[in-house]
Amino acid sequence: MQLALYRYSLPFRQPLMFKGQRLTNREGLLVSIHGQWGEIAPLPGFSTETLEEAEAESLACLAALSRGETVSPILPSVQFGFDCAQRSWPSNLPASLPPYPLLQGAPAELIEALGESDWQASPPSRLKLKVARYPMEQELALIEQLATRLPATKLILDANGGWTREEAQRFCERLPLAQIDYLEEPCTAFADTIAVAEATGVAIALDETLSRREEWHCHPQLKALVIKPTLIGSLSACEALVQRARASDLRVVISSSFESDLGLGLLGRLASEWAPDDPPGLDTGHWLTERVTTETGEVMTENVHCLSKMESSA
Ligand SMILES: O=C(O)CCC(=O)c1ccccc1C(=O)O
Ligand SMILES: [Mg+2]
Repeated sequence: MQLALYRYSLPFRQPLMFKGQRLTNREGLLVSIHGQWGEIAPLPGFSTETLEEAEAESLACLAALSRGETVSPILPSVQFGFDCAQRSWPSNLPASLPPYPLLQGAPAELIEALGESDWQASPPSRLKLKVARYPMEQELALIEQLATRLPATKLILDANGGWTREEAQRFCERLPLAQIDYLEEPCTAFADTIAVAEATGVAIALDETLSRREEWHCHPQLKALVIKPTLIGSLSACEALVQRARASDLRVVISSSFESDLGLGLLGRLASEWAPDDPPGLDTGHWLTERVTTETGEVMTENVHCLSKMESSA
């Protein structure tokens, strides 16, 4: 039985900013355990561990597996990778719903791109837009354009905790609320996010609050949990969130952290299992210009760098 760890580096179509860090390439690890794969790709700015730390823990876990031991990694990205590579996946999963499109970039450029897109002919049911990045007037103008040109599309907004309570309130007071599906993480503190919801009527979703494992409670305006398995870690912790969402009548949106095509495939399968009725937040693959798998899902080992390969006694 074979155990292996690979490293990849895939160029972004254009450099992307992650919490003030500019990245030109997405770097991560692929783990193979007896022919089944997992991906370990901490995201700078969002993960608390570095790729080097994840690599060291992954190598130690593989060595333990080769001695026939069971492993329980600590780092979230490593937990996700090892859990995927050791999971008994359901065999008859339906295909996941297509992800909703993700818009990222300067408002003026996005307004221009909107004119050239074929969205008016076939509008998506949902569309996500990053906010709290450019001047508020510009972002509100873009939202106004999207809302009038795509009246049948619900907008998902994501502020990544970028506003104070007052800023978020000023922004939300001017939103076309009937067309806003929900706003992810307006403020860093959960109490501020709830206060903004109550003051303005906006529906909200939690994302970083969940991966930081902060306390939260249900509220009539809390509508969805955005679950990023690479950041949350173990699949059982993700499943616990899915259960809590179901018990509280919250939607579940499985979301990526800019994983490779292999990781996005795994996340798509989890989405079809855990959130069969909600389009996932997995529209990040088009930012990468290269792949690690073929169209049929085989890993192209020539596109990745082998760090370790071992036989297991078990
Ligand atoms: O959730 C999605 O639709 C796509 C993924 C996404 O937006 C994202 C990707 C990497 C880091 C943070 C985020 C985010 O939701 O803020
Ligand atoms: Mg988010």
